[in-house]
Amino acid sequence: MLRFSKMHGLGNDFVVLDGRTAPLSLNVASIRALADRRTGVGFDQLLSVEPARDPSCAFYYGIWNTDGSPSGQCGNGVRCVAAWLHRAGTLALGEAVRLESPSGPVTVRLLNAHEVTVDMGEPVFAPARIPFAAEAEADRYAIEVDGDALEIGAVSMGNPHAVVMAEALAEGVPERLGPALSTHPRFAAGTNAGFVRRADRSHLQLRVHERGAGWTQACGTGACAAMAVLRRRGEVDESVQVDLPGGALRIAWPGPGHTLWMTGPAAFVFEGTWLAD
Ligand SMILES: N[C@H](CCC[C@H](N)C(=O)O)C(=O)O
Repeated sequence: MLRFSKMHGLGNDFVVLDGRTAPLSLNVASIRALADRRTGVGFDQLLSVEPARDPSCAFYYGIWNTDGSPSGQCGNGVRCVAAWLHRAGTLALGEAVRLESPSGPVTVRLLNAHEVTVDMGEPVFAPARIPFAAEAEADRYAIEVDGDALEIGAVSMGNPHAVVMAEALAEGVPERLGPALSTHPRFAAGTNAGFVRRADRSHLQLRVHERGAGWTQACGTGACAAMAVLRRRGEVDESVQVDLPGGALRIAWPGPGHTLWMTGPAAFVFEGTWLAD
């Protein structure tokens, strides 16, 4: 039987599995079964906590979407992993620790039992590393999505992100374009599609159609991506509040050559035992 913790970061919800002492046998079918919001537990992403492969890191965490697809990073998720480790007695308040994600190490620090700050590393704009098909790296790219001519930013936070300015879009257009952009062929591995409004230089509003999970209440890497794209264009300050449907995150990034910090909450909901075969 599999014990699990149900957690969320601003309504982006997770099931966390403890793989520290025994390997987890996961496959697409079992992940999708656990993800089902009627016959399973339900989550946007499944997170595992496992022994680190990188000796400089304390633990490794795995990330899978509702559809069973893996991801290289999960911003709301890593904050929940940090809070989970604190509750498990292996991470003290105020202690900084390196955790190994599928896309490389990040450093987390618990500000208190429910708030975590994370060094998410440096945003990556090189198209080949996103991956995104483009002639050259740019602040903006023209792309046709479902017959509409769009302008996007593209960046990786360890997972791919397209960022669209929503001010220019008519009511209802993001709902149509989100799924189409997430599966656009220029993003060879798919992409998370963020639709952002700039209230001012230190305040953004964002909704994200996530790769492999659809519209979510919050997307941590999406908030990082939107800020990074606008910061690189010189349109926001080095510290911004990003309001998502589920609540607000604080993102700080001076610019290229620096790492980006994300700060926000992590919450426990319940613990349980998975009985289905
Ligand atoms: N759907 C994402 C993974 C989860 C990202 C999001 N929940 C976050 O908080 O960063 C992807 O496939 O890249």
